[in-house]
Amino acid sequence: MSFDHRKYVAFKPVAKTDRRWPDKVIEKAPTWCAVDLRDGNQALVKPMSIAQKQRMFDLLVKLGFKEIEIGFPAASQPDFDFCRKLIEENRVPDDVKIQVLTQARPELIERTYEALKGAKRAIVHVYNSTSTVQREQVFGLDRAGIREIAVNGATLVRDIAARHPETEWTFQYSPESFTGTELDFAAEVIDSVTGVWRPDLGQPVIINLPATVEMATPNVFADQIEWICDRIQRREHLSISVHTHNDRGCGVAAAELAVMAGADRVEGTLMGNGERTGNMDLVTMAMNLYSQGIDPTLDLSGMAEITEVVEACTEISTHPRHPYAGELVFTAFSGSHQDAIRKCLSRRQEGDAWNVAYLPIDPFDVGRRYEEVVRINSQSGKGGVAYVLERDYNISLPRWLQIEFSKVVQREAETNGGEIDSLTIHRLFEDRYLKVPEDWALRSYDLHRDENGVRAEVSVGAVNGSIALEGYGLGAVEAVSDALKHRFGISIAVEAYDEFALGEGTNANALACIRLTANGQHCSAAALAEDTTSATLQALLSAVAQVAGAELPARSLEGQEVSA
Ligand SMILES: CC(=O)SCCNC(=O)CCNC(=O)[C@H](O)C(C)(C)COP(=O)(O)OP(=O)(O)OC[C@H]1O[C@@H](n2cnc3c(N)ncnc32)[C@H](O)[C@@H]1OP(=O)(O)O
Ligand SMILES: CC(C)C(=O)C(=O)O
Repeated sequence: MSFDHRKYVAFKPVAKTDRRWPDKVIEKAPTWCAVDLRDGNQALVKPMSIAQKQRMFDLLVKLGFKEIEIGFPAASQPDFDFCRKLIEENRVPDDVKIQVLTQARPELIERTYEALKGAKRAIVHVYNSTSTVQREQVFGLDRAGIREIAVNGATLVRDIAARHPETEWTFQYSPESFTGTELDFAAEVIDSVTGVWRPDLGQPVIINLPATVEMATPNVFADQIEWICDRIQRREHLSISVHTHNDRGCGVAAAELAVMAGADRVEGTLMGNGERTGNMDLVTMAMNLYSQGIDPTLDLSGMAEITEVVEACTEISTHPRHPYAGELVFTAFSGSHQDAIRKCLSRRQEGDAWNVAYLPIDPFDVGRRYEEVVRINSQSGKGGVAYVLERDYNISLPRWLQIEFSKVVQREAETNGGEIDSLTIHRLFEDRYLKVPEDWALRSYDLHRDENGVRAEVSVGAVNGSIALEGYGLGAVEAVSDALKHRFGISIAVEAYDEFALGEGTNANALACIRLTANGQHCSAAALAEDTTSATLQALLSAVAQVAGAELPARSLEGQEVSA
């Protein structure tokens, strides 16, 4: 059997009884370091060209990153050249530190410093793997041998830096594959490295703890971070960084819990590009903070530009459901979600704290339009359809008509099988409710009110062939219904009618919607007109036309007054 879980051994949790991190709350953004140009780049089918790297670097600077890992200059000529270009062309802003990675091997460290010559400030990031599997199977070394690689690397990093005091140096060490390393050994190596670098004497030092491979649930990673923070020497003099990967789909969660457990700094990439399933996604983590009212210290308001640049540089498209950035993440198709969104948005007042069901943040903040929030397909309901008509056409429907019209839209969606756009919804509404057969067009009306009610005189029909009708009732609708009964023998019972004044943006000032039975048959219609009475009377006539036919009935010819 090939699909056999017994092949795998469960990760042993950290034996810890003094766990404090679960009660912590993140209250400020960590220091961010973007590693798109190194870890992201080393995972691409086609590594970035210099032009793509420059574009990505410029974006990262624009977003507000102050620490940017720009490559592995000792590994490849393009990485070396890009580092030189940034320095020689003075393209690194004064408040930004470039970071470069190197293995703890003398020739690579030397080449790394060559690449950094003349930099105003830089982070030299040196790593070696400390995990049991790599010790035993890759390096064939015991703990002491692995510690020696780290100490020798750290010593060379320190010594070469001392020869270039014109640069402001920060040293960073990663016990690579930290998650697969025994904690006591990780602490021992870290202490040996900081013993060389002496952050307690003023040297800026970052200790980066990578989940090179995500091996357990995020709480286990948090335990590992808290354990290390509690045990290592010189903790208060150095910055603890984490660098999580997403093998189990929890890269962001692990980094968040790690910050709760004491990490000061987080490395990741925009949209989470990186080895295997990717690096920790900086956009998601920063936006998670933002959604909790915490300043992420990055400006992610131009999400469209971010996705465009990331896609152009990585040649990887953004998943439409990618948190905060995907094309569909602020869109609801399903009816009950649309209904709730519509109600919350309509109740929302300027200055209110964001509290909208189904929308964790205001899409507007990341450059998205409310137009995208509600889109209609066969899963949608009356609320969504009503929202589209209100939003795009200023048409508010009464509840009974929302229910009725949503069935019209649903039928169309089921027939066409996909999304129904706003124009189509409007066309369906026009076709179904607003159509006025020429014979039933209201040309004019006159209402005379006295103590008994209203006498209505209306002129109906084609411009050069209209007829005059007259009727009596308690109100205008009843009076015109009476006229239609009198002239055409149509008995009308109005079940519901609503009229609305329309806002700006339309030619009409009023919308009226009516549902009635004419000669026992149900019908409904709506009308737009300059005033509410015209709209109501036209809606009545249009509804009756649905039962009586587009032409005026034959009895109209009796005693007809024809206007020329
Ligand atoms: C988890 C991470 O993302 S770490 C970063 C990984 N990124 C990359 O590797 C991308 C860039 N790397 C490269 O282009 C190449 O690996 C180079 C140029 C750096 C080195 O190339 P090479 O020396 O030809 O080959 P390679 O990487 O296979 O070298 C492995 C050797 O270095 C040793 N080694 C690997 N990592 C380290 C390290 N961090 N410190 C010291 N030695 C190391 C290995 O034990 C092995 O030794 P061996 O030759 O005695 O068997
Ligand atoms: C070099 C280290 C930080 C790394 O990329 C990893 O372990 O994933």
